[in-house]
Formats: sequence, structure tokens, C-alpha cells
Amino acid sequence: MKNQSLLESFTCAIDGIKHVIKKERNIKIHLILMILALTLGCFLAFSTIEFILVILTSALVIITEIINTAIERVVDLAVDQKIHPLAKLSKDIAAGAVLFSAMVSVVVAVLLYIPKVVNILL
Ligand SMILES: Nc1ncnc2c1ncn2[C@@H]1O[C@H](COP(=O)(O)OP(=O)(O)OP(=O)(O)O)[C@@H](O)[C@H]1O
Repeated sequence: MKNQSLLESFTCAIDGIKHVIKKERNIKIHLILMILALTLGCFLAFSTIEFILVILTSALVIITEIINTAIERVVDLAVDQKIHPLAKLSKDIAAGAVLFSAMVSVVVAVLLYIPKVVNILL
């Protein structure tokens, strides 16, 4: 492989992100949820640190989804569409990382949003 320029490396990384957004339904859902969470944060007058928490937890889910997609592609390449228990295990573990990060972000969201909403309602 030839050495790439910085611009070429950047373009390849952007192409990778574009591929995931185009092909994976889940990442579209994560991106929409992030925008909704940030919009709701504006209405609830979130502090800077609260916005940072929303951005970081949303980014964690999106990053794990991107890595999950890369692992899926490598596994598909390795087994060439054949069924293999290790292919299943690898994909299930990668999907587990997405699930775990999503659960963490739900816990953070509950801790951030519920007190604010209750405060407004009472
Ligand atoms: N080659 C394989 N051999 C055995 N099981 C597989 C194989 N490929 C996929 N699986 C099983 O099917 C599931 C779905 O695989 P697929 O590649 O369709 O991912 P996906 O539905 O796009 O997952 P995600 O929603 O996490 O992106 C995997 O989690 C795994 O359990």
C-alpha cells in the first residue's frame, strides 16, 4: 500500500462515515436521537457540561456503531458469506458493544432529562 497524503487519508475516513450512514439503518436512528436530545437540551436550558455529556454519550454510540460496521465488513470478507460460529460470535460481540454504549447513554439521559422535566411539571 502506498503512503497516502493527509488529505487522501481524510477523504477515505469521510468515505467510511458516508458508507455507514448510507448502509446502516441504526446509525441514522442514533444521529436523529442525538439531534432530538440536543434540541430538547436547548428547551430545557442545559448547561455546557450537560450538553457535553449528551454529545459524548451520543458520540460513544455512533463510534461503536461505526466500528461494529467495520467488523461486520471484515468478517464478511473473511468468511466469504459462509456460515461460521466465529463469524457469528465476532458480529454478536461487536453488536454487544453498541448495545452496551446505548444502555449507558440511556442511563445518562434518564439522569439528565428526568429531573429537569419533573422540575418543569411540578
Ligand atoms: N457468516 C455468519 N455466520 C454465522 N452467523 C452470522 C454470519 N453473519 C451474520 N451472522 C449472524 O447474523 C446476525 C446479523 O448479521 P448481519 O451481518 O446481517 O448484521 P446486521 O443485521 O447488519 O447487524 P447490525 O444490526 O448490528 O448492524 C449477526 O449478529 C450474527 O449473529
